Amino acid sequence: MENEFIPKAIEIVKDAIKADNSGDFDRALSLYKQSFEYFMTGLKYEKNKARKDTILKRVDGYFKRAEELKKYIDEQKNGGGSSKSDGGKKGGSTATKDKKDSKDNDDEETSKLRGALSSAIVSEKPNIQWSDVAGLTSAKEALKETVILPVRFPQLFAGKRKPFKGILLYGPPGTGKSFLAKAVATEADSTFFAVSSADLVSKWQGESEKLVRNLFELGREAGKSIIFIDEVDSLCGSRSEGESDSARRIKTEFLVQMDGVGKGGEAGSLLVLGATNVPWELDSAIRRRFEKRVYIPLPEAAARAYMLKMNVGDTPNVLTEEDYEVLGEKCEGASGADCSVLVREALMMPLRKCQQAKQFIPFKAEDGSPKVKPAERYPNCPKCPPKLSGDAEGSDYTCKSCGAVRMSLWDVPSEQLSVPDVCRGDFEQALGHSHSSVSPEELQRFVEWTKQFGEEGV
Ligand SMILES: Nc1ncnc2c1ncn2[C@@H]1O[C@H](COP(=O)(O)OP(=O)(O)OP(=O)(O)O)[C@@H](O)[C@H]1O
Repeated sequence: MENEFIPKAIEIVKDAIKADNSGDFDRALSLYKQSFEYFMTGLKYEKNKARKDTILKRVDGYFKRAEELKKYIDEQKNGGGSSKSDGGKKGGSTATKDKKDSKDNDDEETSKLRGALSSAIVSEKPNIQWSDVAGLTSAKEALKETVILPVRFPQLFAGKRKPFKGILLYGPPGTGKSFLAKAVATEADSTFFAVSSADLVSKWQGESEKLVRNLFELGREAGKSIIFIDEVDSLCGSRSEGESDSARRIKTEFLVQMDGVGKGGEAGSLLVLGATNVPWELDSAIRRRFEKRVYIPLPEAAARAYMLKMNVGDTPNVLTEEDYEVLGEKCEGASGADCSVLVREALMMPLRKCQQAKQFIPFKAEDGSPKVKPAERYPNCPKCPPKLSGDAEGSDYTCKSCGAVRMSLWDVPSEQLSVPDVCRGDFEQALGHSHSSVSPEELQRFVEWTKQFGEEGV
C-alpha cells in the first residue's frame, strides 16, 4: 500500500509554518502536533532508510520549534514570560526562573514535565466490555489472570507467586490490541494512561527520560492504573548504529521503571501494557521486561461475522445470522479494522442505489403516506427495463406494468424517499473492492516469532 501519511504530514506542517509565520502560535502548535502523528505513523511504514533519515531530520527541526512554541504559549498564559511577538524564537525568556531556589526549580520542572505529559497521554476510564472484543479468548483469559485476579484475590499471589507486571500484545495492525487494552482497564476499573509514542518521541530533546519517569510516577499515584504504550517499538527499538544518545537514555529509563513496577505497591496496582506490530524489532532487554507476550492474530471467521454484525448495529438491514456467517467466511484475511471499513463501505451501498437510480417505484407506507424506492434493476417486470431505457419514452414515463416512474433522486420529495435496507448483496459488492492489509509473509513472521518468544492469544 502506498504510504499516504508522509504527504499528509507535509501538507499539515506547511500550514503549521504558515500559521507560525503569521503569528498564530496556538494554531501553529496544534498543527505541528497533528503533523507529528502523521509523520510517526508514516515513518513506521517507510521502508527506504535514506528517506526515513531525511524525514527524521526534518521532523526533529519541527519538534524543536513546537517545543519553543509550547514554552512561549505557556509563559504567556501564566502572565509572565517575554513580550516578544516571535513565539519564543531565539531562546525565549527564562527571566522568572533565575530567581527561584533549587526546590522551586525542581517543582517547576516537575509540573512542566507533568504538563508536557498531559498533552502526551490520554488518561481515561474507558468503557469497553470484554464482550465488545470479538474472539481472542485466550488473550482475554491471560489478561484476566494478570489483572483481575490479583485485585480480587490477592491471597492467590502470596510468597513467590507474583502477577505479571508487563504484558506485550503483538500482532498485525488493526487486530484490536488497543481495544483489548481498554477492555482490560474497564474490567479492572483502572485509570488508563495511553501514551502516544509520537508525543513522547517528540520530547526527545533531552527530557524524554524524565517524561518516562514521570509517567510511571503518575501511574503509581493514580492507584490502580494501566500504562498503555502503543507502538512500543518506536520507544524501545533494538539498538542500531544510528541510535542517538537520547534514544538510549529513554530506553534505559524505561528498563529502570519497568523493573520498579510492582515493588512497594499493592500487587497488580500498576500494569504496563505494550503493543507493537513489529515485535522482532524490540530490544531483547525490553522484550524480557514484558514477561508475558500474547499474540493477537487476525480474527477467525466467527469473530469476523460477530464484528460485521456489531458494526452494522441498528442500521436498517435484512441480514440474517446465516448471511453474517457466510460473509464472515468470505472476508478471510481481514483484520477487525478491515471489517469496520468493509461495513462502512457496505452501509453506503443503499445511498449509492438511490443516487444512481433512474427509476423509482411509488408505494404506500404502513401509515398510508406516499413513498418511493429506487428501482435501478427491476427483474420482476419483464416489460419495464427495455421501455424505460428508450429515450423516446421521455422523462415522465411511468411503466404501466410495474408502476416504475422515470426520475432521478433529485426529483424525489425528501419526505417520500424510502432508503433500501442493507442486504447481503451490498456486502458482496463491497467485498469486491476490499483487500487484506496483511500479507501472508508478514503473518508467517508473527507465527515464527510466537514460536520463539510468545503465546497464542486466539
Ligand atoms: N477483536 C476485535 N473485536 C472488536 N473490534 C475490533 C477487534 N479488533 C479490531 N477491532 C476494531 O478495529 C479498530 C482498530 O483496532 P485497534 O486500534 O485496537 O487495533 P490495533 O491492533 O491496536 O491496531 P494498530 O496496531 O494499528 O494500532 C477498533 O477500534 C475496533 O473497532
